Amino acid sequence: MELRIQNLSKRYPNGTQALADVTLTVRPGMFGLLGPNGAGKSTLMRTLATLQEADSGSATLGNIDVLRDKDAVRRVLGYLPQDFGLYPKVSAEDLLEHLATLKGISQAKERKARVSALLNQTNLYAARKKPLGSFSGGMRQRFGIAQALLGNPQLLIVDEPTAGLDPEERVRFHNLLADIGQDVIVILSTHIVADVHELCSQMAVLDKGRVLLAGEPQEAISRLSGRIWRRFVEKAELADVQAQQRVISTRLVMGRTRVHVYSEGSPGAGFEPVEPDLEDAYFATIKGHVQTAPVPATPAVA
Ligand SMILES: Nc1ncnc2c1ncn2[C@@H]1O[C@H](COP(=O)(O)OP(=O)(O)OP(=O)(O)O)[C@@H](O)[C@H]1O
Repeated sequence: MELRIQNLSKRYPNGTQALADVTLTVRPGMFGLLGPNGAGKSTLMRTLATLQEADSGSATLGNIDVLRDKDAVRRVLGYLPQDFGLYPKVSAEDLLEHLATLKGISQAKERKARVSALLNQTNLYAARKKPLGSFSGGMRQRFGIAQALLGNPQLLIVDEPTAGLDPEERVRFHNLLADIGQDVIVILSTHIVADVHELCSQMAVLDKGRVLLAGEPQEAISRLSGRIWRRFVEKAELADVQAQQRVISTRLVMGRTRVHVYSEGSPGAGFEPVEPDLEDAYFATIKGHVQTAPVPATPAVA
């Protein structure tokens, strides 16, 4: 099953163009949707999750028309929204049981087995009787995945799930996502490049509603080979370097300012070549230093 998004556009009533002609093909596996705040990621996720309307364009999941046949989408969808609310006094087990009933798992025995399996999978079994209000950020997000997996989804959408998690919880959350079946399409929306680097075999970069890059992370990195240069600069020099070079990122490393520059040849004295990574690819794309046409849409087959 493939998710095909074609020419999807959305403008909010206040004039913000949140999605502008978005075309993407998403295959089973982990797909990273990267973009800065306001890029349109949540708008795209909410549209695919049938929670809001697009103005134009189309999206199909296998042979389901995502924009029109919302009930069919909901039967195969798991969704962890950005602002995932919980009932603080209810236990994890009770809420999952309740949600399982709503999902139509009406046999008590089957429901119990499913809930237990999910609590185990998300490492929450020991905490199953505790009120959700007492959960840490990481436990909440893992619970969010448990509820999203209840109906055995074919399409799992997780919107900025690792924001605010501590490093250990992030790793645990990543491992959980990485274990989800190979046949499921998992879309991970995030502004954290490392999330995509660690998990995703496919990705897209979205900015101001437009797809700037789509494909395999490794391809995006390889395209920059030989073109990323590094130099440590004094604070006083930074403005000059920024004026003269195509700076893609500046970062403090142990108190010194490290600059990464995009250049087809050596940018000059003091610069040394570095192996590009996904962060370079992301920032070079966002800053417009590399023009990489999005993967062309495959014509839809009727
Ligand atoms: N209901 C709304 N009405 C008007 N503008 C909106 C609405 N929702 C989002 N926007 C605007 O649309 C743009 C895209 O927002 P969206 O939330 O989809 O981006 P995002 O990439 O998810 O960003 P974030 O990481 O901040 O959630 C932003 O400029 C945002 O301010």
